[in-house]
Amino acid sequence: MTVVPLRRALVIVLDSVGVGAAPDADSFGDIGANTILHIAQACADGLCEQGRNGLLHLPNLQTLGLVPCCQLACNQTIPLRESIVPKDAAFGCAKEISTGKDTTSGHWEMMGAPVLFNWGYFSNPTDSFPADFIVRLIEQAKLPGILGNCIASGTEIIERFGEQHRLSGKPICYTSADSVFQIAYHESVLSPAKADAVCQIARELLNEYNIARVIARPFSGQNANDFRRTANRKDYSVAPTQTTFLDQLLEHQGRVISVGKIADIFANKGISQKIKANGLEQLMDSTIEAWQSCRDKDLVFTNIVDFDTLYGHRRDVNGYALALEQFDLRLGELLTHVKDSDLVILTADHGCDPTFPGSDHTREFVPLLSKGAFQSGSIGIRETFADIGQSLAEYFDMPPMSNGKSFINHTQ
Ligand SMILES: O=P(O)(O)O[C@H]1O[C@H](CO)[C@@H](O)[C@H]1O
Ligand SMILES: [Mn+2]
Ligand SMILES: [Mn+2]
Repeated sequence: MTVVPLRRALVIVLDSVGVGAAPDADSFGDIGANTILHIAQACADGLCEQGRNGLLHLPNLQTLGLVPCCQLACNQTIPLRESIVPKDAAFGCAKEISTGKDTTSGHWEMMGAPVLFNWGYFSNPTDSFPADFIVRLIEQAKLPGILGNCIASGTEIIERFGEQHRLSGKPICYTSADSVFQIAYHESVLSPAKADAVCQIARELLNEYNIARVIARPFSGQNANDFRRTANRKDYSVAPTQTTFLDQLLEHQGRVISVGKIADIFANKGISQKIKANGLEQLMDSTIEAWQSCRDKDLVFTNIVDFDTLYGHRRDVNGYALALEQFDLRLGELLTHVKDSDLVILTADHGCDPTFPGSDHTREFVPLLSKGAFQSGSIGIRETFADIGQSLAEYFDMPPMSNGKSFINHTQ
């Protein structure tokens, strides 16, 4: 009697790990950006020595085809410590067709729902938010006022306004190049329930402005020198405007297990179970644990946010390099639990080159590194991240999605 293997898929989003400027990088001011290449070069040039040892060491990502993936995206060989050829992996890279280079667009697109409309943005550097919205927010959330009201980096703005915030009780509101309204507050000033209520009100009011996300950004600490953001960040995303692969999998009696901020990004739509975790190690612990208890037609969908939040936006090249190596080590452990009949896909949602000016994301190709599902070799340059959702649909033997082309069994 033949035993039919379980179909189980795992998608890990390495948040912001881009592999080279996309063909439309010019319209984002991102020509020349390349998150992974520039980190690897900085290590090779000895610029990343604090806490580490020369060339970047990513053996497990190399086994999955990281080097040829980067070659496809930027036509350069990234300098790494070892020379390892891919083994039983299908690798390529993908372009984004969504209008923005933000987290929401990237994740929705990979699950088959690219954002082809324009999000609303607050593009004035100061007095960024419409007066009418602020008046209504203050009134409805019963706030003493707000601080900030500008485009800022989240760690700098709490240094700048944190003490004033503690004295006045006014939350610090700021935005970025993304379609976001971010609310920073000290955990001793706003209780979790109050902060949640403020964010819900802001979320509701900002729907008419087409803002993708409201983000709660709590912090703790005694003074400007030691204010630190806590693990209690929460994203309030709008729900996807189209059916995603996640919805479809649930309709076909599958399950979607969200690890990290995935459930927030999809406003809980198409999610069966959510596992919250803080930091790369915990996120990988939870991913491995969830993966080991997978049933047939299960998708584990993980976002590793540290690369972006702690290192990309902070332009911390050394921290980024260390985090990539830390991830690679855990990837090695994870891969021991992957069978030939499984499908594992590693990708990213956008770039955030820590050597690039400013503190924003960068418009880049994303890696597509996959293992299992009976294939190996190059899957080339894909036209949209939605090829991931389409491939998952084929893998799970479900009706095709309306966007994207499957790369299952289509290596070149
Ligand atoms: O500077 P911080 O607060 O980390 O904010 C960053 O994180 C937001 C969401 O990823 C982006 O919009 C960017 O502004
Ligand atoms: Mn992101
Ligand atoms: Mn980001």
